[in-house]
Amino acid sequence: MYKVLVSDPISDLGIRQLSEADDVIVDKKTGLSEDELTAIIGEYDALLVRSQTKVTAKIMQAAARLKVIGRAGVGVDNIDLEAATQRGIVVVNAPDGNTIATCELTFAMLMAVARQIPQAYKKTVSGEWDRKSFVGVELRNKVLGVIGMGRIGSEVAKRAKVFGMEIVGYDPFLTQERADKLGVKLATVDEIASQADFITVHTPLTNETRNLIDRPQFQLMKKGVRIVNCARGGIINEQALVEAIEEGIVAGAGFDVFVEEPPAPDHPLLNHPKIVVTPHLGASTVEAQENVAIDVSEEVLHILRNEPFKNAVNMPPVPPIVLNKLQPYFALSEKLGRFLGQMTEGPAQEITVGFTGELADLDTTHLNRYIVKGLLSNHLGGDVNIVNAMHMAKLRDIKIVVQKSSASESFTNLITVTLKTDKETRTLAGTVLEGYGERIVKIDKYTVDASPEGAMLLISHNDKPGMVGRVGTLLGMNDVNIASMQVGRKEAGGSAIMVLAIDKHASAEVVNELSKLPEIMKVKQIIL
Ligand SMILES: NC(=O)c1ccc[n+]([C@@H]2O[C@H](COP(=O)([O-])OP(=O)(O)OC[C@H]3O[C@@H](n4cnc5c(N)ncnc54)[C@H](O)[C@@H]3O)[C@@H](O)[C@H]2O)c1
Ligand SMILES: O=C(O)CC[C@@H](O)C(=O)O
Repeated sequence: MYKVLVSDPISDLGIRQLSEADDVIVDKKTGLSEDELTAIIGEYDALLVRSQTKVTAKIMQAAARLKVIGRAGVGVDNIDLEAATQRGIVVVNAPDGNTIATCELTFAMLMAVARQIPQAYKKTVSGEWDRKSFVGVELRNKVLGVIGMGRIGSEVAKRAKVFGMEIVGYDPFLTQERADKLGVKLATVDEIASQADFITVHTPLTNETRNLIDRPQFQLMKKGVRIVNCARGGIINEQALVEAIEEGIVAGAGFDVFVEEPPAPDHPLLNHPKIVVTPHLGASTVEAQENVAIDVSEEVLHILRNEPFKNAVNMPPVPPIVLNKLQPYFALSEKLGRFLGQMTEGPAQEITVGFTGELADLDTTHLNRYIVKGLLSNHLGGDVNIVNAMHMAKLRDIKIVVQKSSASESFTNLITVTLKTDKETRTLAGTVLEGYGERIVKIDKYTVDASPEGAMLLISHNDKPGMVGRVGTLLGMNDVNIASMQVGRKEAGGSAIMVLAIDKHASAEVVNELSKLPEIMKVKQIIL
């Protein structure tokens, strides 16, 4: 018998497949603390959660029988994926089931904010008949900015069309072809900020999307803009939003998600007359909860019964022989992907991975997955892993080409990755040197020797005297310490690149100032 623990409120109807299975016993115990869950998890083969249960490494350490964690929903930010992977626990989610529910809540928010329905309701039920204070705006003929055009963002765009809205959208994976199909005008985040009457965000929370809408973006916005966040707390800077309302830039906002959940009772977003809030209800419809529970139950049953499954978000164990030879290159591969994805502009179209040396004789599937994972994780955060990386790439029409040659170059093993987007084609090569660790040895046509670690700056410039000094001085003045610096050039006086490892992230302002220095063409900050 398999024992399944359901530790969050999950639709009974949705998990019927599990509760009615002859080989499964289902226990429902919600609201457990970490210690309480740790004390009982050892009895169970599967754990089913929504977003309330935080499945920590401590809980997993006590989970001797646990084979699978099922997340009834999309985001797996409440599950320690690394710990699950290390213990060989498969994590499955249900990414499609709550798309429409969240899209519809987004529309409810847009309408509630446009017409101040909650505020008007409050006054009316308190006995006041105030019609003057609640003159709203229409959605028709307004510009809606959609940031994040995945499952939910695309559904929002479709519905906005029917409301007669014009849509400007941004998503690093949104190609012109798909944008045309959706009737969306492509724009950058800053262009959306300056053009939109309504803005809604539908991205995961990643390093890149944290504070995606912050003070500089609010300063670009039209007076009277309205903003909605039904994705993840922290994508829109909460404090900056309150200030933008006070400054008369933002006329209203609708928030379903918060940096801290639940937010403290005195949280500024909870006590503002122009902000409509809900307690993370995006996925809370009968239909969505049934859908996600059905999807995840099916997957959990497959895993328990050793049958094929499709929505794993972490990695199954790698056979030991393959692991030994490939493992030293896992981290390098992921970093190459992350680095290349951040240095290249435009939506990815084709990734060419080249292996030379001994690696060329091995099955490098896992390395390909790490490279693609690294590349996509810049935009998809924790939603992409080595189990689903190729699938995610395929969904985005990204072609992957693998080339192998055992002819040895200067290195025992070399991994070369080329990324083609609709704007440019860039190349990065790396290796692992015994005693020195991971190295980036080539960036485009330049030979370098850099350790891919932490925060880095990649500067394209003309090879003129004084460049190193200028960059060093500007960073020093801004309290950014340089840990190491590499210059690559083909010939004296031509184009060149600088690769700097810095001790802490440089702010957007510093990066901007650097890019304005004479003889500098482009500056990219890379976070690994
Ligand atoms: N409020 C809720 O209850 C609720 C319910 C479901 C989903 N969500 C959240 O909504 C978000 C979107 O869900 P989805 O199902 O549409 O996911 P999805 O993966 O289909 O779409 C996310 C999109 O964001 C894009 N993206 C990543 N980084 C970006 C960036 N810097 N700028 C612009 N776009 C970027 C990705 O390319 C992707 O297309 C997720 O974070 C999810 O957890 C919230
Ligand atoms: O379980 C919930 O209600 C939240 C779901 C949502 O945030 C998700 O990421 O799927």
